[in-house]
Amino acid sequence: MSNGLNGCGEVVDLPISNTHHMAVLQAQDSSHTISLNKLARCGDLYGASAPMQQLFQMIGKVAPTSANVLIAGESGTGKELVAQAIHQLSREQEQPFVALNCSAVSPQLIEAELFGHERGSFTGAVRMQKGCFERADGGTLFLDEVTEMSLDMQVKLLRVLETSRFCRIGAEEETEVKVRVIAATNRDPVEAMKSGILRSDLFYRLSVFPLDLPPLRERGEDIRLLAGLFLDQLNEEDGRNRVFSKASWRLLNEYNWPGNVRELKNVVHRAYIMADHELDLLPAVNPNRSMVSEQIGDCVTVQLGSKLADAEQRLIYATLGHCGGNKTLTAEVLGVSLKTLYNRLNEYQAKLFLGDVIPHARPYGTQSRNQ
Ligand SMILES: Nc1ncnc2c1ncn2[C@@H]1O[C@H](COP(=O)(O)OP(=O)(O)OP(=O)(O)O)[C@@H](O)[C@H]1O
Repeated sequence: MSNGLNGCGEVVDLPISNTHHMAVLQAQDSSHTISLNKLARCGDLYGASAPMQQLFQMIGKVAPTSANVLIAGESGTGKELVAQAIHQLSREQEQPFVALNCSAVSPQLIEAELFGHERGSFTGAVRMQKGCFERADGGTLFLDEVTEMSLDMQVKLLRVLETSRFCRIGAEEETEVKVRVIAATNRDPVEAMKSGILRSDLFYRLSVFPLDLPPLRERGEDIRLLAGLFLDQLNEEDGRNRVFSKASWRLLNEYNWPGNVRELKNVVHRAYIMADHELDLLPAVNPNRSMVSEQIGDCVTVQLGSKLADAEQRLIYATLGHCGGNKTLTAEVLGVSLKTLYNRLNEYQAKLFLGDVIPHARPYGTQSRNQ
């Protein structure tokens, strides 16, 4: 599957001892032995499942071109890693890779972030500042959450994509750059376009080469392989030999992973910190079980004494699972806007990073996933 460009999609040696890794995986459950020989790598992305192999091939094809790429996928599925892999495999790999999360910058500041400003162009502009386009000149600009940009800014972005020229705020002369733009969104881009959040001209300009990242729950054996990989990386750092408990091994494939690979990585890390030898993932997924209700069939019951925010999070995760991960449908069922749903999911992920309590959710209720 090599494409001659550092072999994206090739089966590679992990940055860990394979023998050690196999030992860890085999120790879990002899009926669930996974051969790491199947694990492929593309940049810093790992995967063995069919959709990931396909994705690696697509990355290998588009990387050496100058095409703009639009990456769509749920939060935590690895969109930034895909953008980095494309850059690393491009002819411009020695040039800068600059990333900007468009939802993290206020609408007032995003223009200055993108295009820079001249000295004295607004209060506080004490010196000239280059923007992301200039800093990425010759290389790649990764625009994460591009659909969160205002429609006015989308017009300005489109113009740069078409002319390669822009004006720093307060400048009289235009600046010319050669930048490849890779954009990403947590939303379904076609839905975003239909609902007027994403301008159609920008959509068509960006999606010369669209890439869809599958949610982790649709990647079958990748869940255990990635969990094993993350555990091995932690063991390697500490010189330890911790393993998953049998219940954890099962949970890996039963849980729905709404926060995708990011959540898996955090959960393994959290369980690793708590473990003496065997990792117990259940409390790591659900660190405060006493505050958490049971989910039975299609019902979510909430224990009296729960915080309203915890109950809301639980209902959102359960509905998301019930809707098969379809966020538009989930928002409809819950009677909230898609934006509100995304805001909540982003908040939960931020909490996850800060180590806050995550109410246990098995969004698929009684459904369990088979490999
Ligand atoms: N296939 C993979 N192999 C190894 N690590 C992965 C993989 N996919 C994601 N990760 C890890 O998961 C975390 C989230 O990845 P990343 O930031 O690329 O996701 P994202 O889709 O851009 O998220 P967001 O939409 O929230 O910005 C990172 O720590 C990344 O290293």
